[in-house]
Amino acid sequence: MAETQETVSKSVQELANTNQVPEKYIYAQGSINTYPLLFDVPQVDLSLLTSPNRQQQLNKLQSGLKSCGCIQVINHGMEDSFLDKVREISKKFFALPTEEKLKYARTVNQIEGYGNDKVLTDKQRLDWSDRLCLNVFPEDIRELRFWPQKPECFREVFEEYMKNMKLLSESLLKAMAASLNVEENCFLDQCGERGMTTARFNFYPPCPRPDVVLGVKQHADASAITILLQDKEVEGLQVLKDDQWFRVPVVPYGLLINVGDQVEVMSNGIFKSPVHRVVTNAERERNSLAVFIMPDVHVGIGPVEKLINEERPRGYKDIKNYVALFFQSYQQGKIPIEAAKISQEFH
Ligand SMILES: O=C(O)CCC(=O)C(=O)O
Ligand SMILES: [Fe+2]
Repeated sequence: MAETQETVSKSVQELANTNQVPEKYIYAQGSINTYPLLFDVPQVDLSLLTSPNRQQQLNKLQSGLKSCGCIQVINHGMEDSFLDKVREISKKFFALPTEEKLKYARTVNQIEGYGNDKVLTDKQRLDWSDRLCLNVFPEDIRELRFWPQKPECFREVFEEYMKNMKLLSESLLKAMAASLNVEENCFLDQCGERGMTTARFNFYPPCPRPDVVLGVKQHADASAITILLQDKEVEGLQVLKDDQWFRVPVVPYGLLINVGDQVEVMSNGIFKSPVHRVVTNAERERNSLAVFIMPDVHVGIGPVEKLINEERPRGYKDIKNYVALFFQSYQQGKIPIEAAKISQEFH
């Protein structure tokens, strides 16, 4: 895909220190509701998936993913102290001097590495966040020059976490299929042997104008699923349901699972990829770590045959390289998933 040449901005963290908000970060005119109602995201206890209570958990998972496209999972097998370590490497990385972080800076027109929004047009509104994006699986795509060497334990802790993410994503994709009574591997197989897993550390410095600036603009994820480790204390994530924004609660040692656009396609629209955004706050910084489970771009995806019937006709095309389609639509200001639908009337 041909890309417009971008310009590189300085870090939002540096901007936050000046207490100024440049025009290009002003998204709205005093209209962002930073504290709407809380959304009661269903909690699924993963340890019960191998117990006689399995069906009850699968039902919860199914209804959560149908109604709002997200669930919180608890008892996922990772210790609380380990998740604290993961949060710690993220905090410590962003707390390093700019000069040190810039050793891992992404290059122009690439996503991987340390940086923030690509600036492609003058009109673009920018997100109030800095990020570190790393490609993790398959292992041979790793670009270790982007993997921080400080804090010292960064790579070790991150690698361990990502191994867990791989296993967790496999069991989640299986549970999602099982909850719909279709062959357990039908989503997992569509991700392919060389499905790609990427991680994005998000850092949101305090922002002097939460009423007009967003941490991340509204979007749906291009992934199959996204596994999000939220900040333990600071809220900020909101989901759109029935045209209304809701706060996503913090579950300190839970993980938020989001349906991405590609599982929406695979499930023939039974599971919904939720539109979400992140708001800022004036007092506290916020950290999160999003892990995107992406199907292999060389393998096509499409709705599972068994989920197509008279009542629910095929709503989506078969697609190869959804991510390319996603960015193309996104840059044209369109809603990417619409490009995957067969008819615009399909819901
Ligand atoms: O920071 C968050 O809670 C969510 C971030 C997000 O939506 C993303 O990275 O895609
Ligand atoms: Fe997202």
